[in-house]
Amino acid sequence: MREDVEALDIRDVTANWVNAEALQHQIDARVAALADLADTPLFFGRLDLAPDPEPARYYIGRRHVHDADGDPMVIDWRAPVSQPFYRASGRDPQGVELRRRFGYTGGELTAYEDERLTDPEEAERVSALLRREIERPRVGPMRDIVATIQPEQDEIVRTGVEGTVCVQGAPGTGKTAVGLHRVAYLLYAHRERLARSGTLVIGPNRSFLRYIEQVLPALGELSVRQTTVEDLVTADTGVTVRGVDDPEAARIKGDARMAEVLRRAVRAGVTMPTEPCVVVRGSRRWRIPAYELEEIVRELLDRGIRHGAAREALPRRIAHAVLTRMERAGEAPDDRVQDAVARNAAVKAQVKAVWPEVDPARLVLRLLSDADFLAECSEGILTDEERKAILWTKPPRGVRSAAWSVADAVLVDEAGDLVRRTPSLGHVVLDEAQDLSPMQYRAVGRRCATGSATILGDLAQGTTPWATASWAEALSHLGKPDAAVEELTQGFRVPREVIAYASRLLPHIAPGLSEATSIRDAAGSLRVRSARVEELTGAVVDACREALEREGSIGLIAADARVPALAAALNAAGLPHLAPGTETDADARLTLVPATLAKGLEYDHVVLDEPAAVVDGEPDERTGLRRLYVALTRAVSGLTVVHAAPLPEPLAGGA
Ligand SMILES: Nc1ncnc2c1ncn2[C@@H]1O[C@H](COP(=O)(O)OP(=O)(O)OP(=O)(O)O)[C@@H](O)[C@H]1O
Repeated sequence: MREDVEALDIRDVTANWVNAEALQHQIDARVAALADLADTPLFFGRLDLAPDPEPARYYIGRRHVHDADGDPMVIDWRAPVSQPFYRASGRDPQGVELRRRFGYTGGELTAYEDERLTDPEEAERVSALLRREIERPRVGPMRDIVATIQPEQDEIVRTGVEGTVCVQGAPGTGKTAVGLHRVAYLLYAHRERLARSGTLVIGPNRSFLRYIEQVLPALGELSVRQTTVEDLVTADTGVTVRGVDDPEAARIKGDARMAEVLRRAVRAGVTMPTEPCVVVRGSRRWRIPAYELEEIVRELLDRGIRHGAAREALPRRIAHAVLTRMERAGEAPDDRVQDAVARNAAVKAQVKAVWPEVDPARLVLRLLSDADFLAECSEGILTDEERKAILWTKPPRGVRSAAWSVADAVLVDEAGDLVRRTPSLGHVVLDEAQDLSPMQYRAVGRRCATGSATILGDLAQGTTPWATASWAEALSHLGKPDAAVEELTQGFRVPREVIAYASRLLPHIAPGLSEATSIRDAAGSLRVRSARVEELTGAVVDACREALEREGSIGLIAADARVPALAAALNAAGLPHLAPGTETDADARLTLVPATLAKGLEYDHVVLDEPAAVVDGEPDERTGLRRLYVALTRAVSGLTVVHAAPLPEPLAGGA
């Protein structure tokens, strides 16, 4: 197939240079999409269908492959024909007689596994190939799971493009994997529509994005933008983030009430006309009295259209009032006259006076530095203390020199949307959604206002002061209150013993949530070691050295404040280590991970340094325990906890 595309001769079919460039671009993209991936075989499954009336056999793979005659040899996993590969079961065979899974080792076919779905003798069991896949040592970035998507995951992946789904899932239940595969599925099922409107994946930070960035390209999808909320709003507002808010200020700035404060601030610029508007045309003067102008302005305000759109409509409305007078005086003005009147200097001056342009960044700057203006806009919404908490103590001189925080950038983004509608994409995937503030949900919601979204998260892993308390609340801020909330509980990452240990924190951090199960056979290894304070760092280095004797990646997770000391100790011990987001490989397998960056990542073996320090690194205990829960649930095969301070209460004893 690739050779066919490469051999295309376009000289005869392109009319001109631009044409040829465009076509060549498409050809190059097609060749890139057809590239062979190292160690990735073309198919991973086979379906033998019962005669209906003829029997049929399909091979299922990552992409469609046809032979020289154009007849399909491998069916894309996303095609409707492939669905039974993921969904059929003994109870509901969906026409499938035999399902075969192929197992590969480094690109080489080494195993296969058959299920006879219509054979009543055959008992349902967990696939050994699935087991092998999830117990495989992890190195390098995240991989796709197309060969082993589970039925409950598949239902989410194949939800229609119109539907917004919210997935609550314990650590390692495959939320990220499901979100990425859903994008791939939607791009397949609605390629043209989504190519026009665009798709976006939002993750918590750049190291996480680097970890997941290979998944979609491996599925042949090269066009999906992946970003963070921070990068999204700074790119769209032009604001550079240089400052950090204290938690209280950030919480208030992220509160949904700020949307109303901003709405008032934008409106505050609109003033009622006090002077008539006098338009001179030829020998005649047309006078629109102030009260009539006021009616026009009020009508525009009441219609609730965006500030910018209303500002564009206002001159035409005034012109219309002038034209009505001309007609009454017996003239017959046409559209051109209306255009000319709308551009008349007197009309322009009126518009400038009553409906001034709003620069979103300047507006927010004023709001956060002018106490009177803030008081006026937040009257009855914020308390005096809240106002004090968000006002800049030293007002910046201008938009460029201001030390904008992330929360500020989100406010500027909201203000921007009040002035001009933010374009909506076709589909947005939001991962680790539990950490967003209401204002951040609104920012994401704007970007899928006419599209749909996949919202993924775990309430127990919420580690921001404004972390969401319920999905219903989050979805209402997103503007998708009717979205279905699904729960995934089957865990694919964390071994049984480790998840049981981490889950002791659940009653303290998210009482209503159910513990993840682990579908792995191996119980995993959990070790808890205590050391004297002066020996802690040495004991941690020893634990890393031991872990390095085993296969796979190693993550040393520690409170952010402990990272420099540990880095120095690892260097002194001659253990090379990476920062999170740098790709691990067979030679560089140890990553030193600050606890605040651990979310969403996974390592074969995790060494956790001083849990009490991880908890103390957060402003309050609940957040601290949640951070600890995240750190405890990163391990694929084993976890070693090393501590000098007493363990946090729920973990103490019995391990
Ligand atoms: N059906 C599956 N087959 C094989 N592996 C799977 C499957 N589902 C998930 N996994 C693997 O399990 C691990 C955890 O998945 P993922 O990171 O998507 O979980 P998560 O729910 O997002 O976790 P967290 O809450 O910690 O971010 C990944 O290595 C993923 O590839």
